[in-house]
Amino acid sequence: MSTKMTITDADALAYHMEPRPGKFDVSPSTPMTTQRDLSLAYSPGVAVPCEAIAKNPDAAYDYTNKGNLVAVITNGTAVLGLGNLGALASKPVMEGKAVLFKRFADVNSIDIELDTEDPEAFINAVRLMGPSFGGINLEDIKAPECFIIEQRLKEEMDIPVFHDDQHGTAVICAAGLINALKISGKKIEDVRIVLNGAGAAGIACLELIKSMGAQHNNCVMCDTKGVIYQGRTEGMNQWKSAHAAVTDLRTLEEAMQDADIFLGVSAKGAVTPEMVASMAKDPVIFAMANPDPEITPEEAHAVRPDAIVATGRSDYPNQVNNVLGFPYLFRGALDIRARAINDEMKIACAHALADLAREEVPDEVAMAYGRKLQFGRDYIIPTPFDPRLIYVVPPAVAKAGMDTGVGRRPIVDMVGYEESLRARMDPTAHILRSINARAKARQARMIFAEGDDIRVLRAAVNYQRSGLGKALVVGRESGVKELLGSVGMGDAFGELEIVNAANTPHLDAYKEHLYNKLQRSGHDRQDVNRLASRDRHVFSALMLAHGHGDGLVTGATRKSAHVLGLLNHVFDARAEDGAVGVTALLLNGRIVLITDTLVHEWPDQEDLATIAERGAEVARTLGLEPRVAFVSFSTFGSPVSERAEKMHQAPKVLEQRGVDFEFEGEMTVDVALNPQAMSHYPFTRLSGPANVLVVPARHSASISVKLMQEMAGATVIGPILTGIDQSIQICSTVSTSSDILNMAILAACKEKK
Ligand SMILES: NC(=O)C1=CN([C@@H]2O[C@H](COP(=O)(O)OP(=O)(O)OC[C@H]3O[C@@H](n4cnc5c(N)ncnc54)[C@H](OP(=O)(O)O)[C@@H]3O)[C@@H](O)[C@H]2O)C=CC1
Ligand SMILES: CC(=O)C(=O)O
Ligand SMILES: [Mg+2]
Repeated sequence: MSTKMTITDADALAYHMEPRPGKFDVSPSTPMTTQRDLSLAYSPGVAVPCEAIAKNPDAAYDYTNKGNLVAVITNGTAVLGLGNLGALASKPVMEGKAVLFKRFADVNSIDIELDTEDPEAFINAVRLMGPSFGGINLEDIKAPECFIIEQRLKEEMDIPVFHDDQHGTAVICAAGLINALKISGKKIEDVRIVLNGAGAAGIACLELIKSMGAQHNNCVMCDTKGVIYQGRTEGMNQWKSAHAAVTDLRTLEEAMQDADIFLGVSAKGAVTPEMVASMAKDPVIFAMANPDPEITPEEAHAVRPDAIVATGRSDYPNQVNNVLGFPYLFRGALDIRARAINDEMKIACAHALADLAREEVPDEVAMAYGRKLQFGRDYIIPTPFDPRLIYVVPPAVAKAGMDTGVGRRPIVDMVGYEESLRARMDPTAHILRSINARAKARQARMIFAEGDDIRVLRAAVNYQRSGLGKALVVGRESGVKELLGSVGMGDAFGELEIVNAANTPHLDAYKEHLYNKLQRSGHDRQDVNRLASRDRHVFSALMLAHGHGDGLVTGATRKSAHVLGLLNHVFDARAEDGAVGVTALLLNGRIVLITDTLVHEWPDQEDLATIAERGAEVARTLGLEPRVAFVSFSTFGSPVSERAEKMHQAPKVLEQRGVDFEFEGEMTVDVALNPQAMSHYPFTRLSGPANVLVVPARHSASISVKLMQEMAGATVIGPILTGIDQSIQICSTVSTSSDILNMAILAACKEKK
């Protein structure tokens, strides 16, 4: 069972402030380095596509980013369930939606906050910016203005205009409802539905559900004034009137009696346990208000264990949230260059989501959520991180769009389209998630050796708050408290377990252990006592050796070679013990491992073969099928060089060992990584670009990694210490707190022998 994730206000603010304020950057997709690039991208070259588009507007989809660019536009009048916060204060939500577009469906997106509550001014602004975008996602605009705005923009624009809070929410709610009804064994035509919140989301949800078969006479809609009944005059508008019920019911409380379904798109706490208690058997409760639901699942289940409960939040089962819809609806719509997102596309999306939830869930997804995901009361809708969404939902949307004639460019090869969607998403994100999932499943007690460093403390706090396991911080209580307090994280102090020589009951055992290990290598009792009680690396290693933690992370404050030397007082993690360092470089959706980055200074050919084996193991741990290249400055013996000889010989050693992965060498890095360069050597045994590079020495490893990090901005994970039994990871002195957290996650992933 996983630990529930916690986030504090300080966590949320820090997330939005670091590494740079906000949540995304804009980066170019073409080279802009030479005079020629400048001439092509800008004057004079840019004139050519301009004229082409002037002649044929559809050419904008070929020569500009229009076809994959969606604007998230708001005026901030209904920001989540927080109310009218205004344009500026809504920006974090809109930036967030833009990031979700990119992360989940590779749709480029930009947020636009318009400072007006006048629908005409809003419509005009959006209409005028139409040429820039392939689609418009309207967000968090309050009802009833949102209905007028969307309707007019749909009429006046030739690209999809989609109010996410209306239709995104309705689609996901419908998908969840299809499955909830299957579980409760009820039919949509028969059920009594109460919907609370007669705004953007509420009106759209009820319309879609009625179009799916719900009976008008079985549906009661409520707002802040209670039931919307025929003849009511207060707080009404034409959209509410369309759903006014012929009924004597006047309050939500009355309406909830014997209702089968409650749909909440209103506000925090709008529903009481008593209301839930009065519902029919197997009630369905979708409390979708954000960030806080109408009633929490705990409260609902306390009075009705038979309830099927969903919320809009990611920290409870059954997240009915439009994040499952808008990325994929737009992906499908953009891919057929749609003029609109119509009802058929929305319904296709709802069915694709509902169907997916009834399929078997891949282990990696279940692991990421730390619980069994199997169609049932606690799993009626796919989870947002389900990697199948990207290739299941957009094809369904695109097909419905093509069938109804809204696409400018139909997809001819649907199988090829699905394959392109599978390949489209950044595999590195997937890899990071799966490591995370494995770590979460282990719930390892992680020893953070350097409690006097704020990066380490942040990583330790995040480790614990992310539900990965327990963080054990080695340090002085007063120092840790002061450091956390100095960065506004004082509340985290009580959450961490601080361990040191003064408060452990095991110090004597640690000293004895160390004395036995070191007595024949020039250390007397006094040396040993000092090392055990004063050196935090040694102390932490002793904790690990005694099973007082499951993994150890250190190295953020001292050079890794020095730290490794200290750890070797307790463990045997030297080159001759088989230890190897492997560093993962992540860049532009690609992952390449470089090794040995930590232990062997000048490996010989036998060592290199061992290093390759360790590199291949790490690749498999990360979910990659290893393709190992021994890299040098020569390729297959040319130019002949004494220095490259060991790289030439190492593959032969590996061949004799009979390993079960692809390897080749020696070769230059371009031949290893670039299929075109590799094609000049058709005899190569690599079936594709290498993903593990074995380098000749530690200096070349260090240079390669740091060059990639500094020049290209690659994400670096490692060096991952492997080849030893213990779960130890050594960070670097320039590690950020998220690097340290990644190392802790890697340490946590290691299986216990
Ligand atoms: N899970 C999800 O994916 C989504 C959830 N939502 C959530 O739905 C809620 C509404 O959003 P949206 O439709 O965009 O906002 P709107 O401002 O358009 O509509 C809000 C509606 O809720 C009603 N309302 C507010 N408070 C209460 C209450 N205590 N009891 C009864 N009715 C109430 C308002 O009543 P009145 O008309 O009388 O003012 C209004 O009809 C928000 O909490 C939002 O976070 C929205 C979109 C997606
Ligand atoms: C999820 C969403 O769009 C909302 O709560 O407004
Ligand atoms: Mg919204």
